[in-house]
Amino acid sequence: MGDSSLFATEQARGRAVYRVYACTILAGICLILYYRATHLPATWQEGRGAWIGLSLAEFWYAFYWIMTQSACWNLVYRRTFKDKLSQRYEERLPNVDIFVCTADPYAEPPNLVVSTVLSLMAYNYPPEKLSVYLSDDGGSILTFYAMWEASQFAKHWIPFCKKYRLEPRAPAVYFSSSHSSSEMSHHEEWLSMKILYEEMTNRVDAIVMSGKVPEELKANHKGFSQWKSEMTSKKHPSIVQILIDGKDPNALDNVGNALPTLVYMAREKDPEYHHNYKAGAMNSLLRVSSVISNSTIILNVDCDMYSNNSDLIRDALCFFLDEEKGCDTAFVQNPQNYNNMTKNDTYGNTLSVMNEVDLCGYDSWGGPPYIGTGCFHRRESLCGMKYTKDYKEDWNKGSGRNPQDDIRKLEERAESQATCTYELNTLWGHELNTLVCATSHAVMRGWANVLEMYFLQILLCGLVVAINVAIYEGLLLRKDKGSILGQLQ
Ligand SMILES: O=c1ccn([C@@H]2O[C@H](COP(=O)(O)OP(=O)(O)O[C@H]3O[C@H](CO)[C@@H](O)[C@H](O)[C@H]3O)[C@@H](O)[C@H]2O)c(=O)[nH]1
Ligand SMILES: [Mn+2]
Repeated sequence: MGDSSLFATEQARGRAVYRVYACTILAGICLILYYRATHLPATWQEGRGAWIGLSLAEFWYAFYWIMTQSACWNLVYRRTFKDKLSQRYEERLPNVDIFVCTADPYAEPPNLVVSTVLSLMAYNYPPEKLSVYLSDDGGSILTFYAMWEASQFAKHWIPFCKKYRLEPRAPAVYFSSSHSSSEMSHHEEWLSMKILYEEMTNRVDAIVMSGKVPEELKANHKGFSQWKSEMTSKKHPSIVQILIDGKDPNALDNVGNALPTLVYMAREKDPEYHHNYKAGAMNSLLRVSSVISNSTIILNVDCDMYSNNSDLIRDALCFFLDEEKGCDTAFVQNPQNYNNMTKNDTYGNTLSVMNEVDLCGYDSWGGPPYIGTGCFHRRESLCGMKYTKDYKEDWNKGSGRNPQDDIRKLEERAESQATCTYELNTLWGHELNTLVCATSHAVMRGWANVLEMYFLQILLCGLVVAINVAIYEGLLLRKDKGSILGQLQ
């Protein structure tokens, strides 16, 4: 990689040691399979079925093991050069849209969503180039209220984060892990920020508990009037509300800096039309954002994930904007980490193998798989654009809208993109944004759907049982009580 590159690829150390180790396992597997093949009991001998069963199981393991070696053979790590990015592109950094999805104000409490959204709004990135969209599949006025609170608190939180270079910038996580002492230079400021944050979360919690936004609060934003009494989470029209318009010269934080755009969206729901879970929400977000900001880069974050690195966008841009390799990059996937795990992680829930081995291993074969949350995409790659070697992205493309445009008209135009019939008889979900097929996800699904979604798993489980029948026979129907090998020989 030449000096001009915005990122470097480094191969993991200790590869030779791993390969020697893998070869010893391969030799072991070959010997076992050889032994199985050459010692097969004759047709009249007892235990032939069990022998074949065990051989099949071992063969299956060997196949699985060999396939998984592709992920371990050559791990690569990527290092980005953000200083070079700044030197070359600081003045013409591309616009970035961030999509956050939430589905249910009780399963995913609005305060959690607020903290996630604030961690994204506080990215170390020019605010006028950043737009955060929240998709609320619950269509809940409680979540909208929480977003309105977030838009107010952001005016204090963002400058505070930037001034003291806080990490992480999700207030819930920051305040639960950071403790101030009176020796701290900004102790007073820290304390008043904490109080401001706690007051907000208490208000949000109280209103979520009561299930109703008081009338006097509704006067704070025109958006509250969108909710009518007959609306439910499963049946309501589309709602798009721009809570902060980054193009508005008066949308400033409390030290006078611009704020990122913040948009609330609840796509139309009707039980007659399938909503396709998160994938459906992402498709609507793609269209709604194209009317409002139309940024070239899109980051998707689930509402229960916060960002722990305020430079993340710059890291991702080092891949997209790289002069030599940038045009080959359609998406940049970040790993996911989890809090609150059990001490010994008995069930492997931290996904450390996936994060530390698999993703880096697949990367050496041309790129990691798309795993959902924490992924940056080029908008073009989701909109059906076909890859060509000499494609040049227009990084400064935007929605082309005017700051003077009537906001309500703009919102209405965006709402028309989020109807539940929009995708019928179109290429959405096929040529456009194949996410619909790939990541349909379930939160509130009926039993019929469960069967439909798990059909493949059920089929595979059935096959595994069928393959293992010989083993069960060997184990359960043996006439003696000795060890299985003793009997077979
Ligand atoms: O009808 C729905 C259902 C879900 N969601 C949202 O989709 C996201 C993911 O749903 P969740 O149930 O939290 O999925 P997880 O199993 O926690 O996450 C896995 O599945 C996600 C969806 O494929 C990926 O983004 C993640 O990376 C992966 O860890 C959440 O933000 C939900 O709010 C919607 O917006 N609408
Ligand atoms: Mn989740």
